[in-house]
Amino acid sequence: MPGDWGGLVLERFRLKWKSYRHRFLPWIVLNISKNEKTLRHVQERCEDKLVPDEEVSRNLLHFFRVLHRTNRRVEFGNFHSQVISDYERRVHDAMFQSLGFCIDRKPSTLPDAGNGVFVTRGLVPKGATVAMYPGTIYQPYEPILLQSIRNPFVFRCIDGVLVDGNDKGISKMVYKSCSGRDRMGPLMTSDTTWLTVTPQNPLAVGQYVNNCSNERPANVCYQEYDVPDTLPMEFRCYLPNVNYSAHSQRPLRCVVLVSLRDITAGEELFSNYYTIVH
Ligand SMILES: C[S@@+](CC[C@H](N)C(=O)[O-])C[C@H]1O[C@@H](n2cnc3c(N)ncnc32)[C@H](O)[C@@H]1O
Repeated sequence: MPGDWGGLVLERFRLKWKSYRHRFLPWIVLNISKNEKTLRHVQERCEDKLVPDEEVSRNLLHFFRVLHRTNRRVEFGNFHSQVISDYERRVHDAMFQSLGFCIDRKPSTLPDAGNGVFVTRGLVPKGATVAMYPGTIYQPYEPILLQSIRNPFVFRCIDGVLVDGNDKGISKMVYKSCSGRDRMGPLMTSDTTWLTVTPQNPLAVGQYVNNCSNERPANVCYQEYDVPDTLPMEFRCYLPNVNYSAHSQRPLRCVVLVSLRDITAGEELFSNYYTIVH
């Protein structure tokens, strides 16, 4: 019957739309028809994780320890005479020493795509934590309307949590204010330096990773990661995320980018801006 047929089509459309886990809303609406082949498909929500959370925790903890030692050396040394590029070099050396690779922002190899993120030194092995997606964390029911207007950096997690990784304008003000609110006396519980050109945690540039295309397949994917209570307080200052709400009962959400294959120096990172959960 025509009525049943229409209902069936509508239901199929509704299910298909529900299964899209768009990472960047404006982008999906404009580009999905051009790039069907580049969608990431997973069978179930839990399959979206490429490496276990415990492994991400281990990698981050190891890296934060090395960063901390480097930062203490800089603090106790003659910091005032240090130029920024010298500090940057030390931080990148720490990254290379502990992870075996360095990443950095540079103009993308894609025409008209702005900046991208590149492996600048070493080799990223498959399954490594390559970058972090910084920004303010909004629960699905929290207001983000004003901050999201013309903002291409609002990332949507698979469970509807949003991360605003814009380092300018109102987004920047909100992040800094939430970070200041949550500090414990002299102890910072989140990092604000990703808002500058020299982040103290050089992994926190994941918001600049561009979308893959038919010619440039994805070599990294996003993975949601809730920070465990066991992360020592002294290392929280390297976390580039903060809750929008002061009363959030959930563990702090972070999003990391994990490599899908070995990636060599000189390559640009590309992710999937959308995932389909079947
Ligand atoms: C999350 S931002 C990524 C960082 C951005 N390239 C920048 O320099 O600000 C998303 C925006 O990057 C651009 N972009 C991402 N992938 C692209 C692609 N494959 N081709 C062209 N532009 C792209 C689009 O303007 C998109 O709205």
